[in-house]
Parts: sequence; structure tokens; C-alpha cells
Amino acid sequence: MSNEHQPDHGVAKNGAKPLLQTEGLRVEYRSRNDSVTAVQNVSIVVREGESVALVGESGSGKSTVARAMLGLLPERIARIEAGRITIDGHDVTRYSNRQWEDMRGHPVAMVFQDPLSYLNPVMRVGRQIAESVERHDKATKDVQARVAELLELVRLPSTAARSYPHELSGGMRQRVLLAIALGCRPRLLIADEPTTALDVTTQAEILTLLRDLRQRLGMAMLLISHDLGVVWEECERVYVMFRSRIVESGATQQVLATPEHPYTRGLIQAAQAARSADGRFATIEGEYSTAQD
Ligand SMILES: Nc1ncnc2c1ncn2[C@@H]1O[C@H](COP(=O)(O)OP(=O)(O)OP(=O)(O)O)[C@@H](O)[C@H]1O
Repeated sequence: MSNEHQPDHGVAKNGAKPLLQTEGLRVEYRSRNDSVTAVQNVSIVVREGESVALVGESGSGKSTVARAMLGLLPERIARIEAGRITIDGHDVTRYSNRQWEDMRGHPVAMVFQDPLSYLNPVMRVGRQIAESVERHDKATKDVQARVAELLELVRLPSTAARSYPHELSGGMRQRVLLAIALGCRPRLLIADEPTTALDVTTQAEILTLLRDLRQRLGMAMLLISHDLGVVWEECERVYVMFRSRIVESGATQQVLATPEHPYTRGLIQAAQAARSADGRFATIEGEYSTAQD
């Protein structure tokens, strides 16, 4: 298609290699009589140490891209119809569940919007972090020491290890999820709306924590968000997704200063309006609805 956006993946700094890459990705959800193309022709690159955003409104396909990248699409319903996903040079597009077992967590781990649905409600969180270490970081012999280190890394008190998920606040649960992800020693963290369910103060704390961790561990991040304010603060590059496609991409400052696509312009205007109203950026609604054509 001639008017299809040609993605701008930026320039590799200091020879940084792509850790995660999709090329022309197309994902469909199928029911008995219907199919929805949730992702079309999506090409994304995240290199070692980079902080990259995938931004777009609810329903644009961001989470589907993220799930496809880690082999977490719902079986039978969702299918990768075209394109390729590469992790650290390995083509994982057609990986089986068995192959994903070894790949998931390292070098790429993920945290989600809703930690409660990913944590085991009847297991103490210290044990859940320990399981992540035992499974994905076999070189670590002293698992308990590593759990203590991970709790400290995500700034949770050591006593939190004995808690069950429901005994913790939303922000603390997100820190537990982060500790589980870091237990895999990832070189890239996919953070899918990691602060959406949290209050404003806790959101800021988690974002600061993520930034510190990236700097301390040299970890790359793919941040999935609908919040342009967060993207502006945290990410060097951005891909804008609209109705299943990438419609704009490039350096964050450039894309936000000189947006080319009407959807990006609308996103910025709405975020600016929301910011002047209450002092912070907010999500976009209205003109650019989630309805599929
Ligand atoms: N399990 C599913 N079965 C059928 N369709 C689905 C399924 N999950 C997502 N979809 C559809 O795929 C499209 C993209 O959804 P997706 O969740 O990837 O968007 P998103 O941008 O991540 O939205 P949100 O920010 O709300 O999570 C939507 O049209 C959605 O209805």
C-alpha cells in the first residue's frame, strides 16, 4: 500500500543490537463466524538499552502486539497470520509452548496492567519470586538471598515476602510483579500499561522505579501506554498505533513536536488540554474512537 507508514526505527547507538523485532506482523482473532484483524503490518525494533514506547488508544492493538512478542496470545482464538518476530536474533514466530518456556523471561520479560490476575492468590509472594528465580536463573544458588536482593531492588520491605497478594496495595503488587520479572534477569522489559490501574502518586513512584532500574541494570524497555505525558518523560523513541497499524514513529521529541498523522495530532492536543485542565496529561477519547471501520 503506497500510503502505508514506513517505520522509523532510529539509529543504533554504539552498535546496540536489536533485542526484539517484529516485521510486518499481522494477528487475527477468530471466532466461529467472525474474524478481527487486531494487528496489521506492525514493524517495531527495540535495541539493547533503549527505552521505546508503543502508544495508542484502547483497542488499537498494543496488548496484542505485546502478547504476540512473548508467545502469550490466547491459543486457538488468535493467530499470527503474517510477519516475523525475532528475539535476540532467534526467529520465535512459530515457537511451540515448549520452546517459549525456555525463551520467556530471558532475555525478555513482561509486567502487566493488572498484577492480581498474574499472581497466585494462595501463594506467599516471596515464594512466587523464588519460583521465578529457580526457573529462569538457574545459575543462582542462594535463591533466598536473591529474593531478598530483588525485594530491595523494587523497594519492598523484606517482610512483604510473607504476604499474600491480596494483603498488598496495588502499587506493592506491581512491585512484586516487577521482582518476578527481574528474577529472570531480563535484558528487555515489556511494561504493558504498568501504572494504569494505580492512583497518580503511586503511578509516579512506579515510573521512577522503572527508570532507576533501567539505568542501574542497563535494561531496555518497551513501554505500552496510552499516556503521552509518560511517554514524553520516559521514552527515547515512540511508535504510534491507531486501528491496528503503526501510523507514526520516530524520536519521541520529534514525533511529539512535529506530528504528521492526524491521530497523533489529536492525541497531543487532547493530552495538552487535559494537562492544562488538571496539571497532568491524560488519555484520549472522543473523535478518535476505538470503533473498527
Ligand atoms: N481474546 C480476544 N478475542 C477477540 N478479540 C480480541 C481479543 N483480545 C483483543 N481483541 C480485539 O483485538 C483488538 C485489539 O485489542 P488489544 O487489547 O490488543 O488493544 P489495546 O490497544 O491493547 O487496548 P487496551 O489498551 O484496552 O488494552 C480489539 O479490537 C479487541 O477487541
